[in-house]
Amino acid sequence: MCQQPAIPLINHNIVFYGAGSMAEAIVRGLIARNVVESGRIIMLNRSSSERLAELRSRYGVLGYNAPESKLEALRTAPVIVLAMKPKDAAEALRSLGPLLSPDQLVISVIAGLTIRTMQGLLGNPQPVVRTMPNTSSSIGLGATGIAFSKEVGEDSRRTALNIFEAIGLTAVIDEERMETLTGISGSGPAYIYYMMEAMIAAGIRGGLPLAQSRELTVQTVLGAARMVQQTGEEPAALRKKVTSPNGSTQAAIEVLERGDFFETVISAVNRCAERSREMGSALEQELH
Ligand SMILES: NC(=O)C1=CN([C@@H]2O[C@H](COP(=O)(O)OP(=O)(O)OC[C@H]3O[C@@H](n4cnc5c(N)ncnc54)[C@H](OP(=O)(O)O)[C@@H]3O)[C@@H](O)[C@H]2O)C=CC1
Ligand SMILES: O=C(O)[C@@H]1CCC=N1
Repeated sequence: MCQQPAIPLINHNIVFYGAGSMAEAIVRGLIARNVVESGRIIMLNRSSSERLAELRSRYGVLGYNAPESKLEALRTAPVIVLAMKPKDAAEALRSLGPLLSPDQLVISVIAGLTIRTMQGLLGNPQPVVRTMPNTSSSIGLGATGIAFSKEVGEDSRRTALNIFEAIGLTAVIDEERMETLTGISGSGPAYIYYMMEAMIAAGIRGGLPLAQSRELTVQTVLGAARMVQQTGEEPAALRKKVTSPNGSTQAAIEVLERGDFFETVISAVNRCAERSREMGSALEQELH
């Protein structure tokens, strides 16, 4: 794993095929860190002109949904990032395949979509990269799992790594581990937000003003993550330091234990991985 090395400037066009939350998070991160000039980023979607106008004005990127401009962008871009929902991916990949030349690199952020299915739907052994980023990429604190197809050459490998290293931590992994990684870091921000929602609500119910409850919760989550990162201590050891024998934290942890908190979180991660596999299987069916 590595975190934010020296930033190389990517000096070729990158097309984002799909212009939703995840595409925006990556683009925002890339632009904020000056990795790519905004004029080299082309965002395509299916139909929403308002969304493209918003992205153009927010980031100075190019955005098209007129069929001819989309085809031209897809035919010529050295790098295409697939960022539509899984349900829209099969149709998009089938029509994309015939447009591509063998040296164009296709990077997917789509949950569940395997390298084999991607290449099958494209109809050729295109160099493809399967990734699983998360939305924290938008502030340079993403965590992205990356797996390469065997057709990806050294330069393309470097290009893909440059993109994701610029917006956070990267982990190159065996493709078989991608679903587990999705359960931890791809979907993980949502679990932490859910915990924060509950903490904020508890503060309000206990009489704290919303703003204070929110601020205290945010600082607590931020501080806890930083403590693990900066001290190098294990979360369990740090938890012990907060938990006085028979004190208030112990009383709280006992309530979490009664709710089977630890195993519930593990079950949630496992179900997320399983759901990713289900979505991948549904896409694989499209090959037949
Ligand atoms: N959100 C997250 O936290 C994460 C998401 N992902 C993955 O990212 C992908 C996108 O998710 P997210 O950004 O949340 O989804 P959104 O719904 O926010 O965005 C989907 C985008 O895809 C576009 N689109 C749909 N069909 C086509 C098509 N045929 N051609 C071109 N564009 C198309 C939509 O355009 P229009 O609006 O015009 O229909 C829209 O811009 C998913 O596959 C998800 O698994 C991965 C990691 C984290
Ligand atoms: O919920 C989803 O399917 C996507 C994948 C990871 C995060 N969001």
